[in-house]
Amino acid sequence: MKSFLTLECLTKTFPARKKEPEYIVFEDVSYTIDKGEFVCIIGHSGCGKSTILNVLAGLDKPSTGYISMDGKEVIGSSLDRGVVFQNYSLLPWLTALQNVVFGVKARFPNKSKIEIKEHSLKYLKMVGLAENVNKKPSELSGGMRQRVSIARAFATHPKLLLLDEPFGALDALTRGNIQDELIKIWGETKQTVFMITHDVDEAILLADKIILMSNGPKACIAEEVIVNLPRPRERGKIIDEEGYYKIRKHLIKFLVERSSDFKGDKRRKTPLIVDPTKEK
Ligand SMILES: Nc1ncnc2c1ncn2[C@@H]1O[C@H](COP(=O)(O)OP(=O)(O)OP(=O)(O)O)[C@@H](O)[C@H]1O
Repeated sequence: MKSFLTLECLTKTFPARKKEPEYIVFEDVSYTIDKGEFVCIIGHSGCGKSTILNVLAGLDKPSTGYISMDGKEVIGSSLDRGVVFQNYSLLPWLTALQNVVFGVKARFPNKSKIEIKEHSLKYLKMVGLAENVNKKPSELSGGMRQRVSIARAFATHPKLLLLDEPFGALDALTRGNIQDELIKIWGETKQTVFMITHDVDEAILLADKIILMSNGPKACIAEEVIVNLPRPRERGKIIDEEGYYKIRKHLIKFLVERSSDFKGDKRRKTPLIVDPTKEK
């Protein structure tokens, strides 16, 4: 079976500036994602996670290499690929509902006004904002604004959803609640998700696979960690799973001890696939 999303030999180099030499962020990265998979990417600050995500979104171009989605080359941005950034990116003069409607209208130009409104409300309800749909972003809390961004992204049914640390700026309680909502909404829509996070617990809770990026420059995807824990997952219960701690330990050991090991001839062109739950 052909993969849904294919990254083939991707390299990204930022050109030299004044006294600084050119910077090769990542080099010769190949990876594939299947339809409906939830993939998280983890790696140290500056290793190139956002650069990869921007390339997948079509907001930036790879220097060399090729990306295809659903059999077509990814070039430029498209409504097939929805992006949620950490800083919400809502239109401040529109209400929560109007912000979602704006995206839905662009995506489904043939839907009637009423259909667009109902569709948008459905997603705002899913993220627990039924009571706040007529408020503008300035009247919403940070967590609520991020919920609107997530509702808008899911409501437009992109084939691929790209999340760049969407909960990074939120307090732990709000973050936990939105993670629960994200699990619920993803469980219903089964969209393909590629998400950056710094939080190993968040990655284990959400992902089918966690990709571990080595330190830059010339970073690579060193490992693909399979999260072989049953779904549906709940924050309070997942910590009772025996495998949870094996995965957690593996991720932390990678970040603390091994992430800089993949230089020169030790770099990996394709990642090693690891299932820590099977380790003794
Ligand atoms: N436009 C640019 N011009 C030059 N260098 C850049 C540019 N954008 C990013 N970089 C460099 O590329 C590297 C990777 O940046 P990127 O933002 O992708 O890292 P990251 O893994 O997402 O980091 P963080 O976890 O801190 O967000 C960094 O060294 C950064 O300085």
